[in-house]
Formats: sequence, structure tokens, C-alpha cells
Amino acid sequence: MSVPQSPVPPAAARAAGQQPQWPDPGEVTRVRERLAGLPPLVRPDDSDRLAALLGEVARGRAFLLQGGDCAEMIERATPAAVHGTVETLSRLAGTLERAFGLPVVTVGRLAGQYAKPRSSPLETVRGLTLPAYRGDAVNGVAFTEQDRTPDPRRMLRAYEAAATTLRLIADRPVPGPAARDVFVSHEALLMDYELPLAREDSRTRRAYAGSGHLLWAGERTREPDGAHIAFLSRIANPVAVKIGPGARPDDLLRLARLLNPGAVPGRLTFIVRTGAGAVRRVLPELVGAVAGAGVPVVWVCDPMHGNTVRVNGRKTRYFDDVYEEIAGFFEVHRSLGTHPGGVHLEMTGAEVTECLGGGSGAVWSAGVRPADLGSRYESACDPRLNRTQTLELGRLIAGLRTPSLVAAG
Ligand SMILES: O=C[C@H](O)[C@H](O)COP(=O)(O)O
Ligand SMILES: C=C(OP(=O)(O)O)C(=O)O
Ligand SMILES: [Mn+2]
Repeated sequence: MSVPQSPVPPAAARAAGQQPQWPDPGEVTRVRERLAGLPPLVRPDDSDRLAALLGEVARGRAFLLQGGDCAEMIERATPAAVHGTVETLSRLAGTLERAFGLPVVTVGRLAGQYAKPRSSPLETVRGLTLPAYRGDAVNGVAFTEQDRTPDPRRMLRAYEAAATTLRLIADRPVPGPAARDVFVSHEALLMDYELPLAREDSRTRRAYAGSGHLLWAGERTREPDGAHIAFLSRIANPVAVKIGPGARPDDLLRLARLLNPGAVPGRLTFIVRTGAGAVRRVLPELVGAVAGAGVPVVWVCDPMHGNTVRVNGRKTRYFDDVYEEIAGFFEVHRSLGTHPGGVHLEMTGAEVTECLGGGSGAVWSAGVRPADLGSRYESACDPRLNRTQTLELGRLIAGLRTPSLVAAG
């Protein structure tokens, strides 16, 4: 039996970067058949609803909060972990809503963030070289040959964990009348997972990703003629692209033409992650070019991925750098009269010790120090803000209430 035809035309001639080297292609085909026969994880009408809300963000009438793990882990699709993240995100959303006087559209990096792009395909520890960890849908994080060997059956376990996560989001303890919609998003990286889960919607006859409401292409896989952008261009879900410090205005204009040819507000989000030191220099030209071309996009600040440093042998980020990048992002938009549409965070509801600083909370009263990194470093990939740091950051962002936000409201 062959793999059922995906409604998204295969981009056969397009190179897909950052894909695993599966050892057994026959097993991949069997898994793709299984995925193609499973129900989609999210409904097209919910993706449409999110697109409409993002349209409000693009028009300056709402704010986007996106957050969650760098790499979700299958074994952490538990009530404690999922409810912790969602509760923390919801609190942060409430803080921003009150400060800005705008609705906050809340989107988790949840129920699908199981595949990771890596700087290097290999990792060497004490003379032993193994494949790098590429997310729980591909291989295991433990540094053993067995764990690190890519296993396509993991995609089925990731699908089940995503389904569990969605049930947990829907069934979370309801915080009274403040219950808010929480949509789910992830990087559309793993083609063997995304293509079989795409479906044609019988209402509209358009293709939708079934794996999440909002999908994005990462900084490493956003080539305009690559497979990832081709995939995003063919689905009707709202889509986003990560934008690093090396991006040129023309790169964004080309992406906008490919991904949002109809210039629909809310269809396309640019998630900019330049680093705190570069945002004031790099962002004005990008925003100016896109605004000048009349393309409606949502501008979001990811203050995490441009600020990663190594301390005591671990990847970490300074809370102050995270805040500084967001402050710069708001400043640039204020000076251009454009809307700082949202923030995108790697965070969790647990009191982990992965990012440094952030000191006003009860648990780490002096902030997380380098010596603390070893005590609760639980991320499988990048360092996340813990609950205390996330809520503290929220109070600081609330203080950035800008004229453009006020006028928009
Ligand atoms: O989450 C993003 C990337 O996967 C991550 O930043 C890459 O990290 P690496 O440089 O350790 O591969
Ligand atoms: C891989 C990620 O980011 P970027 O593509 O911006 O490096 C991420 O969001 O985890
Ligand atoms: Mn990350």
C-alpha cells in the first residue's frame, strides 16, 4: 500500500532541511500511512478562528502571546506540566490584557513542538559521537546509541502525546469567567509528520495542517524555495516565520508574497529574534520595508533565540537580555508608529533553573544564579523562563504600554 495522497501537493523538487536520517525507510512509509489514517488533531474552523483573531492583532486591536517549551517531551504530556504551562500563560495574558486594554490572543507552543532543528547534526561527549537530539518525535534525549537513533514510530507517540495535551488544555481547571481560548502552535519542521496530517476541509475544499492551529517555519528552514515555505504556502492555517538578525528586507517581502499573496491581515506573522544587542539596529529597516509595501503582517518579538549563551557548560539566557530585547522591539514600533503585535517565549509553569536572573519572585528570591543551573535544568533543548521569571517578565512588559497600543485600543 502506498502513502495516501496528502491534499498538500508534495514539494518533491524542494529541498527539506533539518530532516532526520531515518535508518529504515520502509518503517517511515508505514508510519506515514498510519498518520494519514488518524483524525486531525485540530479542527479547521478553530484555525480559521485563530486567523481572524490574528487579523485583529495585525490591525493593532489585539496582542499575541505565544509560549511554551522549546522541545515538548512525550512523557511530560501530564496534567501537572500542561496545566502549569497553560495557567502561567493565562496569568501572563491577563496581566497584559489589563495593562494594554486589548484582548490577548493566547497560543501555546504545545501539542506539537516535538521536532527540533539543530546547529550540528552530531554531538560528541567524551570522545563518543552520536546523532544530535532532534525532538521526541525523532529520537530520545539520553546520550545513548539506542535513544539517539531516529525511530519513525516516535511520530505516532508524539501524535498521541499531542492528543493528550489538547485534552488536558480543554479539561483544565476552569479559572471562573476568565477561561480563555488557548490555541496550539509549533514549528512545522518534520515533513514526515506534517504532510500526512494535512487534510482537505470539506467545507472550504482548502488544505489545512491537522497538527496545530498555527504553524511556523524556523530561522534555519525559511528559504523561500525550500520545502517548508512551500508547505506553509499551501495550507490555510495562519502561518509564521522566524526572522533572525541576518534577514534582509527583501527576504521578508519575498516571504510575504509567497505566504500572503492575498494580503490578508492575520494570515502571516513574522517572529523576530535578533538578540537584545541587535534589535534596535535591525528591526526598523525590516518593519519599514514591509509597512512600505503595504503587506499586513503581525510583528512578534521572540526574545529568546538571539540571546542564548553558555554558562558553566549549559545553554542559558539572561532574564535581563530577554527583557531588553522586548523593550527594544516596543521602542522601534513606537518610533515607527507600528503595532508591537506580540511576544513569543520559551517558558514553563515549573520552577526550573534554566535562565539566569529574574529575581523578584518567591522561589528564587535572588534570581537564578549560575550555580543554580544544575539544580533543575530539565529542558531537552533550549532554556526556558520558569514560572516566577515569566510572571515577572509580564509585569515588566505591562510597563511598556505604548502610545500605539493605547491608540489602537
Ligand atoms: O530551539 C531552537 C533550536 O533547536 C536550538 O536553538 C538549536 O540549538 P543548538 O544550537 O544547540 O543546536
Ligand atoms: C528553533 C527555534 O527557533 P529559531 O528557528 O528561531 O532558531 C525555536 O523556536 O525553538
Ligand atoms: Mn528553542
